[in-house]
Amino acid sequence: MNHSTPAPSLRKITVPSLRQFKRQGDKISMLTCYDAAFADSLDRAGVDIILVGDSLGMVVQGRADTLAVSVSDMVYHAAAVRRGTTRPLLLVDMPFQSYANEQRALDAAHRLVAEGGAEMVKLEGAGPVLDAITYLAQREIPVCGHLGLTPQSVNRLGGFKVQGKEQSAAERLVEDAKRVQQAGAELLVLECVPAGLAKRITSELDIPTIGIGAGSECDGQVLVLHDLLGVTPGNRPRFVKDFLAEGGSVQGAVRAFVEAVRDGAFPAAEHSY
Ligand SMILES: Nc1nc(=O)c2c([nH]1)NC[C@@H]1CN(c3ccc(C(=O)N[C@@H](CCC(=O)O)C(=O)O)cc3)CN21
Ligand SMILES: CC(C)C(=O)C(=O)O
Ligand SMILES: [Mg+2]
Repeated sequence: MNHSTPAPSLRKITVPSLRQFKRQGDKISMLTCYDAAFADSLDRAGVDIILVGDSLGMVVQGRADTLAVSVSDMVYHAAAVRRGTTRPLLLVDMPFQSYANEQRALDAAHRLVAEGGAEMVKLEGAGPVLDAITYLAQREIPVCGHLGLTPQSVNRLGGFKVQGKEQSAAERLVEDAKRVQQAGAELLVLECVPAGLAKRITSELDIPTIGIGAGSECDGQVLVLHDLLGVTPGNRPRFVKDFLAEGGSVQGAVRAFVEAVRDGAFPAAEHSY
């Protein structure tokens, strides 16, 4: 334990308070988590939102992408996380094709909420996904959007690549972000987009943006837990920072991340595109 880092204050973020955090400029910290022990650790370190991400297909299951993750996989891990903690807001990813139409989306999201304990679910993309976002939001299931590099689109995108670099693609992303908010999302993850574009989207929305490889001007930041602890197999994307090195322990690393997000020290220019 690194005793030089004091415990960040433990605050509870509820869905209706999200826009208030944005208005007040209080930066939101989010980390992925897939089991009960780490959930308790993240809770005590002051993480605001826990994401049970479909990245578990890669870091837990050892696959090359997130496409084979099932709703049952997500329920299994969400329920484990749910037993480990009560304070952080629990956000759970909807896996690939589980929201291909409205009825499938409601069935899958219902399982994530009822069996997994999710308080909010995340869907990637816009276009036809906007109908699923609206359908869930109107049925008391809070929704988080996810734009930019959407890993479930990896085969169409041709790899895990930065998005919105061209002017026309940037304009499309701004419009999609507004549509996701209009459809009823209360939160939006922006992944691997240029910092200037993320800043513009953040300023044009009323809902908070959470960035990963999206610069320091988002309303919050998210990282994959394994990346923060330096145990990611293979290549390390540019936005990753190993907080274990400075934190000295798991608890210290997570605290260092929470503090760095709150005071704006993370991400630095070297972590941004
Ligand atoms: N461990 C882990 N961390 C993640 O952040 C993550 C996952 N897994 N799995 C699901 C997706 C996949 N993600 C990724 C994976 C690779 C890059 C990557 O290598 N990016 C290049 C950018 C290449 C370019 O310039 O376009 C980089 O060098 O940062 C980015 C996001 C983010 N998510
Ligand atoms: C990288 C984050 C945003 C995610 O969606 C995941 O971990 O699955
Ligand atoms: Mg995901």
